[in-house]
Amino acid sequence: MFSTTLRTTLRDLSISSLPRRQYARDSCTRPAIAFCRTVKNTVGQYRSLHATCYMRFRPLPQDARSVGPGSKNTSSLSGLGAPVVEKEYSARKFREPAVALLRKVDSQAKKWHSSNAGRFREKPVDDLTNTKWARPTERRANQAENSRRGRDRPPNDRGFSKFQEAVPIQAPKPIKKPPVVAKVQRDVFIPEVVNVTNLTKILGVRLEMLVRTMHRLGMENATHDHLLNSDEASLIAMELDLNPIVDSEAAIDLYPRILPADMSSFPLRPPVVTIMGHVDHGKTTLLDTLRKTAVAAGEAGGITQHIGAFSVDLPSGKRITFLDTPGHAAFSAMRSRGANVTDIVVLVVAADDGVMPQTIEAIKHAQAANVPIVVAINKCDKHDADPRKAKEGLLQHGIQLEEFGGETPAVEVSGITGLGLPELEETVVTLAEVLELRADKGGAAEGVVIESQVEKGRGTMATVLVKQGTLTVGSYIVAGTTWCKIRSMTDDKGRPVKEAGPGAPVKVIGWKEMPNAGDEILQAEDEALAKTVVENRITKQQRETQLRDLEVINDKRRKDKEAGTMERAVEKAQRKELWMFHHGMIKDLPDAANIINEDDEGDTKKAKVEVKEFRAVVKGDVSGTVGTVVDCLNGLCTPEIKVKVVGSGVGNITDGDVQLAAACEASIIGFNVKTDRKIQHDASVARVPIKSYDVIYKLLDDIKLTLGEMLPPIVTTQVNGEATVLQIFQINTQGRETKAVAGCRVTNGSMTKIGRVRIIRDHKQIWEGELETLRQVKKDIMEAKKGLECGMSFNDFYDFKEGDVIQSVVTVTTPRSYNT
Ligand SMILES: Nc1nc2c(ncn2[C@@H]2O[C@H](COP(=O)(O)OP(=O)(O)OP(=O)(O)O)[C@@H](O)[C@H]2O)c(=O)[nH]1
Repeated sequence: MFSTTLRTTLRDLSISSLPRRQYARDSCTRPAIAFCRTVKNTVGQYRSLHATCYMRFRPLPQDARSVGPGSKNTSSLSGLGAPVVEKEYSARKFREPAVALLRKVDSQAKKWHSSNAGRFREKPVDDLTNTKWARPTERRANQAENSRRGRDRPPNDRGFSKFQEAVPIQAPKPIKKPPVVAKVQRDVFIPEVVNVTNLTKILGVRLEMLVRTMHRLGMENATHDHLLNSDEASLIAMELDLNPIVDSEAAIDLYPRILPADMSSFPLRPPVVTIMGHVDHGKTTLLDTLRKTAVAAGEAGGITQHIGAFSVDLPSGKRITFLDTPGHAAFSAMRSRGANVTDIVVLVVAADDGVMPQTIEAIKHAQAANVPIVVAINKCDKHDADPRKAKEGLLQHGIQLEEFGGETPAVEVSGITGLGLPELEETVVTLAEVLELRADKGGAAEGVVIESQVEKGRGTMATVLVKQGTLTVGSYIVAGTTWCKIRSMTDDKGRPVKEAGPGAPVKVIGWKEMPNAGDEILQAEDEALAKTVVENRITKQQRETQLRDLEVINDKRRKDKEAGTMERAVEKAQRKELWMFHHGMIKDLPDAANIINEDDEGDTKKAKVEVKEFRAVVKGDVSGTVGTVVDCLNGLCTPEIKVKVVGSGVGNITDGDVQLAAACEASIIGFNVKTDRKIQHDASVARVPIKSYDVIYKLLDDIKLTLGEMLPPIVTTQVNGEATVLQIFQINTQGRETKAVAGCRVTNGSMTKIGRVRIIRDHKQIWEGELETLRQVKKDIMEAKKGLECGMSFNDFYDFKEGDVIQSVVTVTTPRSYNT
């Protein structure tokens, strides 16, 4: 099936892993066409690669001879139909893209082979060795013979070989075209010069992928700081199926500096520490006690501000920055936004409680982020404290403590009494020294937004943790899609500061819009640059949103089209059945539903599963918590319930929030925010539930309860009693008519007059309804217990027989609880 040329080419290039097995000729026409198409596409790709390579690599006269006309490579590739230019370039640079291309052919061939192997009859292996490929002369002879017999094939313009034997030609089966879905290619703006790391950000791909692509294109130097010109960057973008647009203006953006591998010449910076652990194990108390030491060490009368991060100065002169957002949600929210700010995790484990589920969760988070852990065995002042048990529990979950020969330090502390806190701080500092956390104090400042909020009278402010460089009042910084000329800065003790170096948390005022927690902060040279960067980012975001919408629209159209085709097929089948019925060809008209095959029925049933939607407007005190609450709510979605956040923001609940929630039939979820009386009144008039929380676990538990209530209850039928019909009696009624009554004995449980009964015959239910009478001898009774003989008659049902089983049933409705 592969042309001899292709086979030769692959052999020349040492690619020998092509599927060698052949298929029976009569069943291979369609797969062969499909495969030819794949090869043709790949050759098309080769052509563009070739053209670009030709432009890119300058012809080298001394190498020209090595890939001259008629050489193995050029003749092989010209066999593929690729235009080989005779004055070629460096053999090495040419050969690598060619090898990569042919590898692609190889892998596609294998893929094609594996997906079709089961569908087509294979020739026995023995036959393969005997299969001969027709030489051109033989092929021409075959064609002549076929044409003489009047079964000539259409001329083969693809240049692929044929089998030696002539075979009867079958009418080609119509090839069903796959639905045409417009492929959306993303535009990317390429600057004149860009380094590898920044190109990953522009193209939105991971570094490994970019490096692989560069190697595939024969670009050997793919180090993170290697500079590429716009041509090279465009070539890479095209290889990644993107649409490169070289536009220096549109490509203007800010990027973090590329740090050298050897940082030893830079000064040490304070470590950034996050406290994690199980609920109630004392994280907040520990942070509060640490913060008090920070205040005590600061100026007299200093007030610790809640700014999301604070520094503790140790007597040794060292400093630690604690992130004041204890908990896994905040940690992973930061990470999911690409801000890996934490250097060390302090894992708090209560000595009286030991390792609990969220302790294990914290361990997993820290390990996933590759952040070292310091264990703080807390509440050691308590009489029932058992630090040893806690440590053994940690060992079971892969935390190798130093005292058991591992590498993780553990300190016994008490958040209440302050016991062991200096040791904990020293341990953190020692670990930081081992980690050699250094930063460059000079150059443009870089950092991350820890949280942001609007403060009355002061406007929008953000807590920023500086990572590199030094932030100064009056400088311009960009975060996400907003910028700021720093009007003023205050440290964690509320003192105004003029500059902040690496590891320092500061509150920055002067933002145009509120930045989001986790946004990267980069300093711009001037206002014009900051504005351009922000404008470019907004345009890029809008374009990406449009593309996403386009994809959704395309997808919907394709699905609608498929659904339309399906409906039309069913209609056609129904019309055909009707016609056959009218012409006496079939006796009964089948049920329309039967025309749909089983698979389709399954789909219909699946589609009928009603998905409920819980909508929410989230308001929080700081952007960090809003982000966390939104992430947590989104994580509650199940196949039956969708949680949709229709709006979110920082600040108290406003009239606008109530209106939005009313319009979307949503609930308002407030976290650490206030709701004034008027808003509460408006919300109750508009029937908008407002739920306020200050603990994330309570919020989640409560929302889970609400979601559980939205689920349809489980309805089950419970059998309370069983009786067997022993004899049928005919009794006279008042109107002198006779009526059949079942004489029964209760064999299980009890039969009640009120409620439903069903009659079972030969293990099948034949009737379900209500009892008309339940009597013992002549007395009406309400209940007949096990062993009792009684007479029963049923509402409008007389077709019972001796031996029938009568069951007394009740329907039990059990409310559902939320379960992921
Ligand atoms: N005896 C004693 N009690 C402590 C200690 N640390 C915390 N507690 C108590 O433990 C309870 C929970 O402490 P928190 O600091 O709120 O615990 P947490 O881990 O922050 O809890 P969440 O914020 O709900 O996750 C409080 O009643 C504290 O007073 C300690 O070292 N010794």
